[in-house]
Amino acid sequence: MGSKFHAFMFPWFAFGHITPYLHLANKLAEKGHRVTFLLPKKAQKHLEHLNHFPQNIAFHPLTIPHVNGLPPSAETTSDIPISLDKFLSEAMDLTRGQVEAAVQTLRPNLIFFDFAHWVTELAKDYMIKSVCYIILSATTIAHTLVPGGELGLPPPGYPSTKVMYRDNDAHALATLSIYYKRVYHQITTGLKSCDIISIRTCKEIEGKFCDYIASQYNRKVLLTGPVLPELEKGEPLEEQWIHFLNGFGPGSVVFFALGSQIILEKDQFQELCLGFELLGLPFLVAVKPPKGASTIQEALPEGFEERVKGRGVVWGGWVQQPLVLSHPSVGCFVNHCGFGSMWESLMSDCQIVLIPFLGDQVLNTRLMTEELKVSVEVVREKTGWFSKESLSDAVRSVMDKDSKHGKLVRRNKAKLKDILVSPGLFTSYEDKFVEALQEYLV
Ligand SMILES: O=c1ccn([C@@H]2O[C@H](COP(=O)(O)OP(=O)(O)O[C@H]3O[C@H](CO)[C@@H](O)[C@H](O)[C@H]3O)[C@@H](O)[C@H]2O)c(=O)[nH]1
Repeated sequence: MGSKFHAFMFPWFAFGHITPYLHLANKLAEKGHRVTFLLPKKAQKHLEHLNHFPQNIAFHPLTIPHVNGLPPSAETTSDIPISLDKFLSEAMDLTRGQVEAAVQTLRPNLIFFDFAHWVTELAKDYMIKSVCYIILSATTIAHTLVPGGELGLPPPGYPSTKVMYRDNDAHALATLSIYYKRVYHQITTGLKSCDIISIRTCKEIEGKFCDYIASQYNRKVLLTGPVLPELEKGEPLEEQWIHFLNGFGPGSVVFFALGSQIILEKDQFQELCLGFELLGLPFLVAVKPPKGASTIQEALPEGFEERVKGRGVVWGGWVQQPLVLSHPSVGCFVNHCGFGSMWESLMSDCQIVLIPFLGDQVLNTRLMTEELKVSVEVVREKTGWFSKESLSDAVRSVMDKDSKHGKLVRRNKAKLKDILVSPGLFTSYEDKFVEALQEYLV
């Protein structure tokens, strides 16, 4: 089918999921296809600036039904602690009537989903195709969401001995256990019953994991590539950060961020600050205020601001991460290895230091550090605690010009980046993906 299609997109109510779906929507819209994007009402205003084709992408707001246990105004995971995600997930299931009404009225050709596994039944009823679009790493799906695996242990035939959980990951598995059963059911059901499986990755990074998923689910897996937004289409970096970063030499600043969900305990937050003080390099830390604090300032260690004045900033709000990473003064990116940040770190020229918190972040970290050998991981204790010394040692191991290990990961990372930025690689993934959808719709 060379003709244009109309796709619905219905991602999990988390910005880490909604945003990559919207990036894909932009790619489809750019090629002249139409997208109706279903999302919680309040989320729309945070996303409008990312909609580069409003003539082809229409937001369709959903009302989040009340569920006992879910705070009344919560609509996305950033409104709640991870322990309440299951209530939001129940609320998502209760939007089925609203989704069906929209399908009935607008009659799309395709519907993209990830967690709402019941979309496949609805799609069959209305004779439209369902696309299970996974925005987590293929590694995570292969390890954790293929029939036969169990919490923390991969299924038979899993293709890596390196990308695994270890003893010190009990903290991440404990968090995963809160929602594992529900997410396992949602994702495995969706993958088994959808018409098309697709994943936001490319074979240059995760080829063997994609092949494994295809063999376990017994069907073709379409890859979209990472579908990264074009930086020049967005707003420029905020003046305060340009000013701050311009004050330092090329590649000298360490940038630290933990994505949209992680909130540290206060003592761990203070240890983190002390780690940057100990490190002695310029830094920009962007994290949410820790638990129990409403601002960053009230949680900083005693006298910290004075001691690091002129050299470092701890910021409690959102920064434009991809733009910060592309500033020439930034030389190292310490992050949680959420899948979005993983791609952004690979596309940057920074050295990468990883400190994962959640289940998939641990596996992504092992992929980067053990399989691809392009990063280092901060050592944690059995309790999950990381010390100021382990943080500063990890950063030094890649920032120190004479470090042998630093040179090795720098070389590996540069080689991998060369492959990823080779002209046309990502656009050919996107083009082939869209062609495959069109063929499927004939
Ligand atoms: O101050 C900030 C913080 C984040 N970001 C952006 O927000 C996105 C964050 O995405 P990601 O790195 O994937 O982090 P999370 O949103 O925290 O990730 C959630 O979703 C991911 C899937 O995308 C999972 O891998 C993670 O485990 C889960 O926590 C990235 O594009 C960042 O550039 C900013 O621009 N500024």
